[in-house]
Amino acid sequence: MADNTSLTGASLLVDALQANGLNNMYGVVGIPVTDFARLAELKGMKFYGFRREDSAVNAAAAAGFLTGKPGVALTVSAPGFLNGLTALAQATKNCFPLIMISGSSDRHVIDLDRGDYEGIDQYNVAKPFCKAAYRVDRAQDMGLAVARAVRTAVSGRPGGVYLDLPAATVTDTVAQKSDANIYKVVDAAPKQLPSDDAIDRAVELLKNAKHPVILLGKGAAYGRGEDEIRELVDKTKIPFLPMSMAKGVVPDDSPSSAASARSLSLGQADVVLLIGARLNWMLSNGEAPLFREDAKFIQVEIDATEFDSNRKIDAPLQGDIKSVLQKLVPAIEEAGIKAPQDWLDLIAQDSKKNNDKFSARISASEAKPTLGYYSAIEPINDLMQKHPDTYIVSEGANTLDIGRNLIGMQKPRHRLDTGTWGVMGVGLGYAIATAVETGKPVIALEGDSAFGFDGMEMETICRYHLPVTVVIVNNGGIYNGDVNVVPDQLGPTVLSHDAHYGDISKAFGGDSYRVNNYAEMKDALEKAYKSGNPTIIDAQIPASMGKESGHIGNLNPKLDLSAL
Ligand SMILES: Cc1ncc(Cc2csc(CCOP(=O)(O)OP(=O)(O)O)c2C)c(N)n1
Ligand SMILES: [Mg+2]
Repeated sequence: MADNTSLTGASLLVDALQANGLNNMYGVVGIPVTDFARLAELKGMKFYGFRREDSAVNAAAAAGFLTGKPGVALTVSAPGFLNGLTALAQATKNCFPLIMISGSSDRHVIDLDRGDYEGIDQYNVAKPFCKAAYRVDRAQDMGLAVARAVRTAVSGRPGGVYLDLPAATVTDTVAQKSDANIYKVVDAAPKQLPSDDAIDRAVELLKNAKHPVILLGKGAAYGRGEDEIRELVDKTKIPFLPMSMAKGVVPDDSPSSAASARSLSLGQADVVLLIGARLNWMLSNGEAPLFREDAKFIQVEIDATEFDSNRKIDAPLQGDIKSVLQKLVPAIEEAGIKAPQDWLDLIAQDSKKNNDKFSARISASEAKPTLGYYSAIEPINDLMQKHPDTYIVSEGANTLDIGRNLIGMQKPRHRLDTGTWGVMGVGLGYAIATAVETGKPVIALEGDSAFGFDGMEMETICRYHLPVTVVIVNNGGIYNGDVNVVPDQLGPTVLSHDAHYGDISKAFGGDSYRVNNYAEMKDALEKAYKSGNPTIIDAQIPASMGKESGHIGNLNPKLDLSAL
């Protein structure tokens, strides 16, 4: 490399990323970042080129969730930056750490609105949608810029950071490398421990609880609290419920799981221990009838402003999950706290009733000559029990909801899905990063509409020959494929039902299967898993299957269209 290149902003940016242990970059190149990406590869980084920026930034977000280090994404300016912005906002909402770097225009061109090629004020546009935005205008500031981006992304409540990289900075130089002051951030995410009083307050509440329950959020998975949480559950037998991306923090087949008795366990709980879970829309904002009006809440949360966001928190425990639990669990054990047996019996009874109903639904679906949601997805559950180190990514509505309940997870951070906002189009980007970061097989369980949001990334999966099996449950529509209100129009939710999505995989050298019943689905999944090849499995189900908005239809504003 020419000596002066090593003194450019571009080269110093790569040095600073590598100094902080960041070696993978997910992006879409073009003016003004193409040579920057080439330089990154020449200096030993791995660059993964995508077909669209939101998928690349989603991939970086997934990398952040899985590794605990910020994922790194790269986009071009203006339209590329804006395409990535949704994923940057989604990562911030999910509390996944990532750094999105976008090429941009020089300030003097933007500030005089002189009309640049792809020119917008990205630095200011990004601010409302991420944890912080920084702009680096001088090569000499590169060490500081990356240090701030790394620390901001992972400290406190993790999130997305935007790093604005003007074209001029890419080629700006320093006299010597030391001028850029490149260093590895010291203790980027410092431990935060709760006070002894806070611990005592929580223990006191649990001591007197008749119906305690533990609610695990994706923060418990990200915070790597599984050892402490498993010990807490094993020692106290307090029933737990995982939110979807917390599945596997404690194995779903644990006898203390109350997931099958969700309404009863939450609706009758008198003390709720929230670990890395926010009382937002996914938990009815903490309100009745999901929870008792008189329930008491203990909340383990790193961001103190989250407490009382929706209802009074009686015992706030501020700190990082692991540090809080390393103080809380021994104190609970010392107090000899155990869940009352009558409460456990009540939950076990309700779980058995619901599990029997669920099993009957699965068996009935498997026995049918055609495929349904249950018979299409149950083979994935079977495979997961045999190979628990496989990763699951999922999106859709009914496909997502049924899959969440049907697929048992044994390990933490092995399931990624649409997250807090329920965003479609995350699946393939998440699957790519999961395969890259872990080297393990990934099953992406997709609704047919969801797949359409980022289906072109199948080319990316094939190009890097990743062990990703995409199962598309095709009911020919958003939620279903046969509802339309005007006879001579297709209807807003209808998509192609007789579709051969598998041909998209074949187009790029991947494998494909089209299955119409349980046996064919089982067989295709086994073959795809064993092959390690990029694969699409088209799982055809009737267009009539699927409820509007899956399990969250209650959020739809209802109009009376019958009179029209
Ligand atoms: C970026 C974005 N745009 C639209 C939507 C709204 C939506 C929620 S779920 C969904 C797809 C449901 O159909 P699918 O076929 O995937 O699954 P199934 O129920 O089994 O038929 C859409 C379009 C969201 N959440 N995000
Ligand atoms: Mg569908």
